Amino acid sequence: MHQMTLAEIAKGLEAKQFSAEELSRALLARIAQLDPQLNSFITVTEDLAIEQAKAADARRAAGENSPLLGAPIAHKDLFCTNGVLTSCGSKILTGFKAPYDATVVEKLKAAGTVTLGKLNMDEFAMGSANESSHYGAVKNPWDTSRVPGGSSGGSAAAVAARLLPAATGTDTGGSIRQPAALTNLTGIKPTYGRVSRWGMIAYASSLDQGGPLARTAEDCALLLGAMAGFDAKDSTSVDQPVDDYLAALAQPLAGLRIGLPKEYFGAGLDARIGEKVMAVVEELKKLGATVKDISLPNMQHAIPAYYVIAPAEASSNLSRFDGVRFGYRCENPVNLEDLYKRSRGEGFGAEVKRRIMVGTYALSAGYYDAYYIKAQQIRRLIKNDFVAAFKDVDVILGPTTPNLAWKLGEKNADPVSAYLEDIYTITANLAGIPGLSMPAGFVDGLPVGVQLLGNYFQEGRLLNVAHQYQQVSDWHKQAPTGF
Ligand SMILES: NC(=O)C[C@H](N)C(=O)O
Repeated sequence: MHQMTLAEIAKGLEAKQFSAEELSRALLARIAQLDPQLNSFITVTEDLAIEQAKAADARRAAGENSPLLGAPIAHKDLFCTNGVLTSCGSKILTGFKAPYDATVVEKLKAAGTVTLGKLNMDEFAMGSANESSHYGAVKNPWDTSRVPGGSSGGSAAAVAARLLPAATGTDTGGSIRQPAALTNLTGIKPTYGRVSRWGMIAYASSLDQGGPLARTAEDCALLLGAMAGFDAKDSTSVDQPVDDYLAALAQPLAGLRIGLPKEYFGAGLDARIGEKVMAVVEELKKLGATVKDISLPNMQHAIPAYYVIAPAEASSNLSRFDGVRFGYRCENPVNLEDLYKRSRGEGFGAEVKRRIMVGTYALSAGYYDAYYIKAQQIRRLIKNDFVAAFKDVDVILGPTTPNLAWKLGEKNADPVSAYLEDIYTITANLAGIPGLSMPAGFVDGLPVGVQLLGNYFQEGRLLNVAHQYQQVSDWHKQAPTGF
């Protein structure tokens, strides 16, 4: 049962081959048996899952038949879930049970999904390896001595290991696409504003977007359709109808114009990854696509700009964690200042502190113009590059990551080397455009991801290209040995 995709589960439930309760119990047993090897869950919500599964079965028995009714999923642990621990991978949220559901959680609940639990992640989504979690590192099921990517590393590892068919994630600089690439999954970061951020614990508010990770583009389409939409509670949510992503999947690729940015295939890219990516391009040509070489000249400035803007926003967002209202509080504070200092000092991990300090510095008087304003100007240039490119092409294609999954601990001494892993993904967040990663094969037994970038609100087109590729390839069907 655990090999089934969401689309297959929907058919099985409809045909009464099994019930949602049976399926959830089977997956919960698998999580109990296998997750100790991966550490992908922070909380398993067994009772809630059984209760929701029974309710889904009752709705089906009463004649309801929507595709996600009874579908088991889990949420990255930064989506607030009513009455369930929401940790954001941090000690500072010790014991925090959100008093409400995030909009994404609420929408997926209403669609009838069953929540199996909350998934491990880099602390406050800061990382590309899922090693900064207070709850311990997550391991990659393709090689448990390696990282699964981050920050949605728990989501990626759990779905790749067939502990569940799909999960939610968030992407500020690549946190859906990069772990999807390193674990052989399909994941999509929607256009900024497409998915509500309400109830998502904020990291960098102008960049954060929620989205799905699954094993197929079809399953991503199913989930994204349920997650997306205008939300009056998020002032950056865009009031525009949600496309029918499932209907978009079937469109033939004849006439599709693909842009290959030269900057995505230059220095720093593992040549073996480049070859896999070009093999995908050849397949897409056979399906009728045409290819054009393009340039995104400002990409080289993306990492410095991102690592000013994201920490700047984080330093402001994270000021709310003060030991007073919720989460961790230091013992026996002598006065208010001591309470703040020690609660934050003891509650935040090293990477989070590093970014709060970088962000605070970049925003301080005298430095604001030199760093923050400059970074925002670069952001505009990056956006302009994409706007110009999309005049001539429908999608931009390249590798998702420059390297394969690395060994646990390998990049810990040098944070910048981990930041560089985001080189191909962060431009989409800075510009606000959608991006998708899908499986493109294996090098030395480790998954390779190919990234598709689209113009604003072109999620349907990205899912369409990925789905059509998945009809003529079977990389996405490969499962890691032992899972
Ligand atoms: N949150 C993300 O999208 C991941 C990115 N590597 C970061 O640390 O900011």
